[in-house]
Amino acid sequence: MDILNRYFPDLTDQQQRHFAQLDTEFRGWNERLNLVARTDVDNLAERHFLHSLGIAKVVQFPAGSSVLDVGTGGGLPGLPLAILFPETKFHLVDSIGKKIHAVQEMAAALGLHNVTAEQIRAEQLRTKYDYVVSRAVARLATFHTWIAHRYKPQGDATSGLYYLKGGDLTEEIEESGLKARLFDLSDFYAEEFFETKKVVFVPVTNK
Ligand SMILES: C[S@@+](CC[C@H](N)C(=O)[O-])C[C@H]1O[C@@H](n2cnc3c(N)ncnc32)[C@H](O)[C@@H]1O
Repeated sequence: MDILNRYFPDLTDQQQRHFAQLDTEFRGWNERLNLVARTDVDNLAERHFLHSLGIAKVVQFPAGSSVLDVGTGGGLPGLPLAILFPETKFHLVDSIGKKIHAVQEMAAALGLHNVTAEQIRAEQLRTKYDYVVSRAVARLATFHTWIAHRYKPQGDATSGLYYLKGGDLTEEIEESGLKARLFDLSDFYAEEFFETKKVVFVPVTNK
């Protein structure tokens, strides 16, 4: 967990406890469900928790705001972000029920009162949110059609989609026709893993 403290030095005792608990819980569920590649589990804090928190290097979710995590799988990036922003409401969705069950159990074990998790396809959601986050779900063009109408009308300049992606995204962004801003995680994190990793920000107002 040292790596989390290094990049997020202001974590409270409770947040540090939550990350340690999440580490234990996640490993347990991963044995059963393969939530992330087995080979990655040794680097859970770096490749999954710190990666998820990359979004917090580019946006601060205000208290009382609401965030949708689409295709959350085993709760990434939603659970680490919910620990970091305890005053923000997170709704984590995935089409696969057993993953959502694991997320519900993990959130309950940690006592995260700002997390709800639901088995539902993104296309079927009707609620509105201030922000959408995601990692590794679908190409931007497809993904954006699922969530384009999921935003509350009163958003500000920071409202929109924060999508964790890797590699060369030029073609993918061009294909989507969206105005996107890219943030390099290597500007924040020194580890080699983050060399090609980015946060793609697509603002709500995208005309
Ligand atoms: C590669 S996994 C990524 C999981 C997690 N975000 C992570 O980074 O570890 C993609 C997830 O997206 C979910 N998914 C794909 N299409 C979806 C849709 N239309 N609605 C909801 N979930 C979807 C899948 O069930 C799967 O759990």
